[in-house]
Amino acid sequence: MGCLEITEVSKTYGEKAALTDFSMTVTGGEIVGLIGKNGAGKTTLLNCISGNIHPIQGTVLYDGCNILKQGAVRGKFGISIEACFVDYLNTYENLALLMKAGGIHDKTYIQKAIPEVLQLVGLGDQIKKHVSSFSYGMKQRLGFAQALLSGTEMLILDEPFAGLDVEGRALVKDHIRRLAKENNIGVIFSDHNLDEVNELCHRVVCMKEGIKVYDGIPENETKYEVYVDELGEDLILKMRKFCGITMDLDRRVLYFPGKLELHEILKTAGAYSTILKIRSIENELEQILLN
Ligand SMILES: Nc1ncnc2c1ncn2[C@@H]1O[C@H](COP(=O)(O)OP(=O)(O)OP(=O)(O)O)[C@@H](O)[C@H]1O
Repeated sequence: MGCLEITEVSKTYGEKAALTDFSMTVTGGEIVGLIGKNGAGKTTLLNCISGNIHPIQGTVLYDGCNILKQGAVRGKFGISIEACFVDYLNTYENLALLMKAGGIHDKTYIQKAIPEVLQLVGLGDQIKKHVSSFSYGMKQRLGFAQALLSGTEMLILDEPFAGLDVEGRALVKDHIRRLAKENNIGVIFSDHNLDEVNELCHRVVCMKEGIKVYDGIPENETKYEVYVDELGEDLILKMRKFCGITMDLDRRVLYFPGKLELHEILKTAGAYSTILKIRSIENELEQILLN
């Protein structure tokens, strides 16, 4: 099983630190979603993993091989980051060019693989069309097709769903799932759509200002936030008796998992404080991102 190991990777642009001491792993068959606000460093990280940019420190290893020093390793990666195509070439020519640039020269294989992959991404009838006539969503599909053509072990995708219609999203998601499950391909992709990430990923990594702030499996169960007017010592002591409750003392908020008895908590909290608001959170990812 292939394993991607990113260890203490840092990258700066001039004075700006885009990535700081970033470490994570992705193993074959695993789908990892990368989330974070605009400018958090997601694309920079994916570019470091792909070997497109050199980090100022740290290592990116795939099955123990340094991707910057042993370039052949990158041939196992399917990469779609700000996919660029030559406008005056048609779809087939663009993909063939990129395959050759990636070290695939077997003409028979190229002639067979391209129509197959275009069919998979719903562009089967666009093989002779010039990319200049493509919409943004079609270019995104083509970017995914290009990644599929070379990604035999690992897919590295920057916002693969951006600009895709409902059908396109479903199609790309299905492929990602199938490739991970059946072909044991590891997938790391960035996305701003938390529902999508929640639905598709085995693991989620959240970045903030170039630093990893979360790496785990978010719980899908409903959680509650209870806002109170005062979070005094008595209430804090009572709440600590309930397993799983956390508190934000400054904001005067109690957080607790839905599996706890809501009415019991409210009764206890209400005895010591006035409850101002109760909010249910169905998607923990949103909380991770906002906090
Ligand atoms: N080529 C560059 N030159 C200078 N600064 C850059 C360059 N590329 C990225 N940055 C800066 O590095 C930081 C991280 O950018 P990056 O594109 O990796 O973030 P991101 O999480 O992918 O953002 P988004 O969600 O908006 O795509 C940002 O502050 C950005 O302005």
